[in-house]
Amino acid sequence: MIQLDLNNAASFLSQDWLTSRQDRLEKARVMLEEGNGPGGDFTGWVHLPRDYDKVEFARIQKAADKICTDSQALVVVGIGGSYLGARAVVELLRSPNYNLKKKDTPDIYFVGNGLSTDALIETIELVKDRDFSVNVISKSGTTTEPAVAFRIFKSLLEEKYGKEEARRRIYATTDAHKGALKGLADKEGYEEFVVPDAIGGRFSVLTAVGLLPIAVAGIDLNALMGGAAEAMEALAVPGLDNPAWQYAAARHALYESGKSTELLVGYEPSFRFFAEWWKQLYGESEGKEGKGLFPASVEFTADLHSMGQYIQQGQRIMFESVVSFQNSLGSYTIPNDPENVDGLNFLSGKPLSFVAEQAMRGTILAHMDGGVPNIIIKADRRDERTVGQLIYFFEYACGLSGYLLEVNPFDQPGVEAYKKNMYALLGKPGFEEQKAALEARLNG
Ligand SMILES: O=P(O)(O)OC[C@H]1O[C@](O)(CO)[C@@H](O)[C@@H]1O
Repeated sequence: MIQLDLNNAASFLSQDWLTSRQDRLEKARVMLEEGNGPGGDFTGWVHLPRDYDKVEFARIQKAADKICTDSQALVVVGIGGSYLGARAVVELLRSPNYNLKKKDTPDIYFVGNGLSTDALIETIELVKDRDFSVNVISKSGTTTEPAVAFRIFKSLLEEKYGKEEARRRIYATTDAHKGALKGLADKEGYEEFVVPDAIGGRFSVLTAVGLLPIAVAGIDLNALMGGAAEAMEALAVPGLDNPAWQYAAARHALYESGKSTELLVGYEPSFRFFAEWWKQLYGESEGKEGKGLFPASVEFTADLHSMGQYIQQGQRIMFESVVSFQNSLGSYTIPNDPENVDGLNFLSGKPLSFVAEQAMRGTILAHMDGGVPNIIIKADRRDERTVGQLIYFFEYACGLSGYLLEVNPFDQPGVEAYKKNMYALLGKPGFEEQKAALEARLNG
């Protein structure tokens, strides 16, 4: 299971940082367990690793098998929680270079997560002459970025295969009852998967939202869900030795002591999108009512040579949460050089992982000495089971954290502000007055 090492944060925490939060953590636990706290209607993820829809789960695997048989590429259309979880898991468990690798599963392209014309054209070029399928994912079914991208890739499929075959190559993951995508999927007869009512986008990676693309990448869904279920059972046990309680309490205590930024640190390039997923999870859950830690991320050791200076000596506003995989999947030994021109022979014969470990140990102490507390989150290895545990650990700790902060961790009202302005500026019917007002402001 996930373990927490707080030795390098302890000197920044008061004696009672955990005990003083025990009652609030217990209340938060009950609210998550019973779904009766703020946003309680969106706590369906809490028991998901046990209560997931087994029939749909089998259908996801079957759809993934079909895509693997008839497609060289899968285009995944989605944004935010309808995209980041799948990409995080595919990159962490397969590779950030997944599409470049020799493999017997399709390439996966993520689109509809922005509005870049050039990125869109590039993806069209990459897939148009190959057999491909589309998984369109949107809980609301109305988010502009994926809706526009879907329109484009749907017509590309229809031009290439004709309407009938295109239908068989489109998989829609959306709300069970409502929304524009649901209506379209029903009308066209796409295979449909459900984003459960009680699960918001950023908590949905272990539903069809994440699972279909993850399965297409050849990742073992049973092991992933099994890991999450282990974490669910372990973290449901109340107590001060619960790692999710400790993480939620430590970051809350550091926040109250004046830290405003949490840096999620990874040492694996494959961890980058997991950190992006984590940023949405914590940013949308906590950043409201003028409160919340700003979630940021760095990749070490690469970023020690870009952000390291600031972390060591810039504003003392941050702490680090380091995700450390205890075991590499492979090993590589540093070769001997008889001429030793680079003076590195003191490392000859040592595994590269030994160098990485010393870099991490040295960095933690240096940053701590520079006034940056370090929380170490220890995970076993980059496999399905451990990643399932990590996902659940961060989700559960996020729920606890939001309740410690006394916000509703399951809404995101602030995201609407830019959407309304965009709709108005685009001339969406019904926004005429706002458009005039915004244009007047923009034109000075
Ligand atoms: O799945 P949808 O409804 O397209 O939403 C995508 C993302 O957009 C947001 O609603 C914010 O705009 C996120 O919370 C969500 O993950």
